[in-house]
Amino acid sequence: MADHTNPSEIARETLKQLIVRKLTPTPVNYQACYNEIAQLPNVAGFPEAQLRQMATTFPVRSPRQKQAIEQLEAAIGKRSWQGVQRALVALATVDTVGIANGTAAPTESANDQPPEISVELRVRLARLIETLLPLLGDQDASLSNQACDVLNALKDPFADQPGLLLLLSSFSQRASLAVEEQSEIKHTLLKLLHLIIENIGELSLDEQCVNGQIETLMRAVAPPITLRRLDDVERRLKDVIAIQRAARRRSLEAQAEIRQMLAAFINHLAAMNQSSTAFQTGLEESARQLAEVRAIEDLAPLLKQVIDATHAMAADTGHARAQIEHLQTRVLATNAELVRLNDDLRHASASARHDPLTDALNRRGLDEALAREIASVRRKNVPLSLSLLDVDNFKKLNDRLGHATGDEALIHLVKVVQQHMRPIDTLARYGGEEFVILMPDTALAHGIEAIKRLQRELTKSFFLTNNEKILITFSAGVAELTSEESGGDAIARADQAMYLAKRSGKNRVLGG
Ligand SMILES: Nc1nc2c(ncn2[C@@H]2O[C@H](COP(=O)(O)OP(=O)(O)OP(=O)(O)O)[C@@H](O)[C@H]2O)c(=O)[nH]1
Repeated sequence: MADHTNPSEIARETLKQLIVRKLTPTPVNYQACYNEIAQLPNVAGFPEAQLRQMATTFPVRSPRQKQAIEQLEAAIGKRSWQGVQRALVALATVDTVGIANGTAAPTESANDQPPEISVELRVRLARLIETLLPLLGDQDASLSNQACDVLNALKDPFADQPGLLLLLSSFSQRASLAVEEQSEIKHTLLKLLHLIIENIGELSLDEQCVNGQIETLMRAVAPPITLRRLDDVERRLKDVIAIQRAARRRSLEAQAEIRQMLAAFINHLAAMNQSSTAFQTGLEESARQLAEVRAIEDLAPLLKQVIDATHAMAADTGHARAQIEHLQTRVLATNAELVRLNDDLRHASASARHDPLTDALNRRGLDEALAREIASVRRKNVPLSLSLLDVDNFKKLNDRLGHATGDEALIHLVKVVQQHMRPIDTLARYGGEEFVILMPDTALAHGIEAIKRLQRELTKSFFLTNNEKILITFSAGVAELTSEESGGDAIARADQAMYLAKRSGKNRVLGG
């Protein structure tokens, strides 16, 4: 039996027991065995090495994070579990707390106190969480419960601070997972939207009418998605659905009409067949009777029978011909009706909110967008500038290169403008070679600067046709909407400024 008071005896016995029990000779196992043999309380050792190793794995992205890691290392050095806990809380909340109240992360030297969360910061955090919560979805009940706990703690002036920090840290982790999930949901919804749009195209009865719209829809739902673009997608979808509905109704009506006509035609054919068979049988019978006639007076009734049958046959044929003529007239009328409906559909498609040539908004689209923007900027009390652009010397370009090339030049211009506009700006075709750009949250000087920048971009992006580089320029006027005027009035001022820009040499931008 080992002497439990002699440390070297205990150490030898400890090594023996490690071998007997087939334990790995780690410091922890050795310590546990040693304590058992020495009959000391089996207190787990402070895992200093492991904690130091862990401390090296934290990323250091800011001075505050560095401070928190130093605080952790100091606590490990002092073998203080409480200190380690505080340092970990500081590390987990360093971004929210440190940045929000501008205080440095707590250090061991700051009396081991966690950062003070001011009342104002608590109120702001509570408001932020209340605002964010609906965005995180309502499927995760435990996230909502956690949010309630955090909100209660934030609103409770006597809530214990380290506890609050722990709550905040675990809520922020969970919330970031919920945000990831929401973004995944958004991504999947977009994929579904793509699928639905593709399907509308596949099922389309009138490809010509709908396919153009489908292509633009597909482009509109390509990332990055903004609220503005989703709004645009919604409008376009509504147009496509309206056109689809009309096309389907028209096609069903036409099908019913044609089915009816076919049935009537088959009935007539059957009737004609029947009467001609009866006529033929009658004739054969008359021929047989004729062969048996012996006296001339017997011929008269036979002749009458043949003449009556012939008259009946002729009447039947005449009647059938009249009915077929009537059917033919109806077929032609239905056909004309279909052509008219088709034209109506094309017109409906063209008169939607987008210009079919350039895909910019058309006048109707502009009116709606302008009303929306004006309401929005007045609500937010921010400026709205709008610009009227007119392509320079476009007639010459048309005359020299042809109208089709002129069309291509307009498409090119729109592409360049759309590439360089901010996503919140709106482009509309105002007339032939005139365009309007709406620039929300933009004062006049910035609006003029933005349009000048567009001009420079356009001079860098040549329009290529038949290997010839064509430089397209425009003159523009810019006006900032005043609090009293309507959108139309502001466009008129921009138009006036554009006119002056033309008069003063073209390829210029003037404020109105
Ligand atoms: N290719 C093409 N031409 C168009 C379209 N719409 C309007 N135009 C032409 O644009 C030309 C505009 O001519 P003008 O109003 O004289 O203007 P401009 O030649 O650009 O002269 P300035 O405005 O003074 O620089 C006309 O010839 C129109 O026929 C269109 O959709 N496609």
